[in-house]
Amino acid sequence: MISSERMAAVDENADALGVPRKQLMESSGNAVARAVRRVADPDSSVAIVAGRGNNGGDAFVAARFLDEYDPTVHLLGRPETISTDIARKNWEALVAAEYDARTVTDSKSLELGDPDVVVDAMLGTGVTGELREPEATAAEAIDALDATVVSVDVPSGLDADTGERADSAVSADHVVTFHDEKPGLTELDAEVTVADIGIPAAAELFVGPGDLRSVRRGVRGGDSRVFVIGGGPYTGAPALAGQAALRAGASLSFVAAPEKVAGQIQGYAEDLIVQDYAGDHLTPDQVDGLVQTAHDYDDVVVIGPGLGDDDETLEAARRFLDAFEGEAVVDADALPVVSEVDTDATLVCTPNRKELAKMGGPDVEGPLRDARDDIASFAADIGHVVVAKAAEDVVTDGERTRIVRAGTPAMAVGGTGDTLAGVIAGLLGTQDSFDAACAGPFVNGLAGERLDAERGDGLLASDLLDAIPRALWGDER
Ligand SMILES: NC(=O)C1=CN([C@@H]2O[C@H](COP(=O)(O)OP(=O)(O)OC[C@H]3O[C@@H](n4cnc5c(N)ncnc54)[C@H](O)[C@@H]3O)[C@@H](O)[C@H]2O)[C@@H](O)CC1
Ligand SMILES: [K+]
Repeated sequence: MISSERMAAVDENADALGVPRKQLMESSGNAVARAVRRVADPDSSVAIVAGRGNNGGDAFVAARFLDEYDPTVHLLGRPETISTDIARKNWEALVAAEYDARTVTDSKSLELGDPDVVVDAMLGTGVTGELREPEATAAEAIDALDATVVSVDVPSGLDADTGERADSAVSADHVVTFHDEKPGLTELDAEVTVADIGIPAAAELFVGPGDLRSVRRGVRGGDSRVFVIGGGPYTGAPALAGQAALRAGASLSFVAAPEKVAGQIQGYAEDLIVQDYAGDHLTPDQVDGLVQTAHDYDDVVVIGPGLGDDDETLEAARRFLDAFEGEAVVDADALPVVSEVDTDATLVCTPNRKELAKMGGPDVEGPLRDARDDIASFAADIGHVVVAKAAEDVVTDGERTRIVRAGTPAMAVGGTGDTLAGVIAGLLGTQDSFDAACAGPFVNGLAGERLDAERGDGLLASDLLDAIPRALWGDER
């Protein structure tokens, strides 16, 4: 089962892997033609009713695979208004190759005749709301025919995600949908075929540019605060995490740190709001206040960077996670306490190989991806998202597992894990935790790749900060 949002992401990932949309459209059209051939006798007449989006584009392709039926193609609207280049090119090919391709500019001029089979390719996943003209009248005309209706992807006017029908939605006999089942088709009274259109499995397994689509939308419309609980024996780590969160979209970034080092952390970055507490390391007596602050402001917490592993600090981390009910990224020394607590919080844990074993997860020697099933079982056991970090990262919530291939060997320097924790936290405020956990290492890794390409070796984690926005937004901004 796949949502239209995820489908669009996978489509973009496929393109990045070298399988462009136009190729997928060719496969889709071919699959539609096969479905038509299954229901049409050799002497049947076939009419194709196409809209101006890619749903129509699929049907233009189908026409070329249905030569034996001499199909009639009705485009609803003027060719100039076809909304994508690939659909338009496929329309132009029909015209140049002298198919019976007609344009319908006025709903009254639609003359379907008396076909045996109608291909409904007016609207697919791009539909919004009630059908407008000429689609509404065309849908009625299709329903009035005594023909077998084959719908492309979804019956026009049906919401692929919810199954909600527009008033004049087409009633299909057969639906050829692509790549995977759609939630909106499950209750439909029609025969549904899922066609494999050649999207590589890697487009789903590997996090790619498509995964950033919805993430960007969330960041653009969102507003979030990140609260880093870190520092003590180390000071750079919380500063990096806090700044990375800002670069990834957080509006405010707070760092709670022992007073002994708070000034030093502030000294690294004027953009952070540093709040100090007594002492030189985190102790259990600070926990109530920290939980209270995080809850009061609905903060996304990062706990771990630079905290050290003093017994008191680990006890404090344990108590914090016991009491905290929001969203948190858990990193570094705080990781081993996760499996010891029964928390109501939503956690994204970011262990490297060693930390993964130390927190009770699998002790992996080879590539993490080969152990992804074990890592997934561990995530399911603890009930949290795990981002296991190595040359290739494994991200899993126990049910879904993805691999992140972004990054460069130059990122094997101290601090890149702290920026990662910050990026995930920056995204968590506006995203589902699994989506943030997938996008975080991809963005952090792309930032490293960009710098690597620009300047070669000698990368520092602090250099990544500047490259994070470019990695997140690509050429969009
Ligand atoms: N990965 C994918 O997402 C794939 C998509 N494919 C095809 O692409 C389709 C989606 O294409 P598009 O995003 O271009 O969208 P559609 O082709 O579904 O429709 C978009 C067009 O419909 C118009 N429209 C929207 N709501 C309307 C309404 N209520 N009344 C009248 N017109 C309306 C829009 O202005 C736009 O021009 C899928 O359904 C499928 O057929 C396939 O080629 C395979 C891969
Ligand atoms: K359709």
